[in-house]
Amino acid sequence: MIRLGVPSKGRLMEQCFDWFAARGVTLSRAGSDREYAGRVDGADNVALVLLSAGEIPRELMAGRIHLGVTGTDLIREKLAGWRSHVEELAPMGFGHADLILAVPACWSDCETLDDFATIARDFRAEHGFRLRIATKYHRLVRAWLSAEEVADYQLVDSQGATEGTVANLTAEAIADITSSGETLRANHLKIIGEEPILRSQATLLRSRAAGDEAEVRDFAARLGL
Ligand SMILES: Nc1ncnc2c1ncn2[C@@H]1O[C@H](COP(=O)(O)OP(=O)(O)OP(=O)(O)O)[C@@H](O)[C@H]1O
Ligand SMILES: O=P(O)(O)OC[C@H]1O[C@H](OP(=O)(O)OP(=O)(O)O)[C@H](O)[C@@H]1O
Repeated sequence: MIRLGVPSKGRLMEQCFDWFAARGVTLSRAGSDREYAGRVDGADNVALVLLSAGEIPRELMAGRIHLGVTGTDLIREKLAGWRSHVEELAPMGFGHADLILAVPACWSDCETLDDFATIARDFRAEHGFRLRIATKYHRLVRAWLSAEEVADYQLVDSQGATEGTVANLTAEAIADITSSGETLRANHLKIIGEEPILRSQATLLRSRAAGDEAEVRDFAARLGL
């Protein structure tokens, strides 16, 4: 049996169900909206596992699911050396979001990453501690800032409502996902730099640890991949 893990709620779940339906496989919840059991119609050898989007990378890595749908941001953040654990079978065309670095909109001398590096250096000299960036994307933000040679900062963990940390005085900057930009605007923040840290979208992934590769590839072929 192929175990297929998909997000258990919200926009990602609904768009994921639509994506499979368009390819002849109907996914649904087995019972009520609150029950996390799933049904698959149109493929006899596939079992549906409803999971938190954030847990799907770990389940793929452990081989407890053969296939999984989650954002590329979560795969790259949660799995060190992600390519050795999973294979990207298809970008799915929804769940688009950019991981970005943002600072208070009123920082008029901060538009580029070079500006940010200068401000971070001055901040440390002036305050005696490093400028704080609130994020849940520790691995991706560290790697990006290190490649850009920005060193005078510290990461502050924030697992939600990250854009609020600046007003709450627990951080000077944030790194988080944005799509419409409304949350940033509402919290008086602006994006630094031309390019995001990462462009993410929902992706169908194959676990390298789960085995049954021929069976999984047959199913992928039936989906037109
Ligand atoms: N505003 C958004 N627009 C589009 N995609 C988004 C948006 N916010 C988050 N996402 C994407 O949705 C996926 C799941 O996000 P998140 O980690 O916030 O999970 P969640 O919905 O809080 O669920 P859970 O807490 O169960 O893991 C991520 O890949 C993320 O990139
Ligand atoms: O650019 P926008 O369209 O405004 O979307 C961005 C927001 O969406 C996500 O939050 P979510 O609603 O998943 O809640 P969270 O705070 O738990 O991450 C993300 O963390 C941003 O806060």
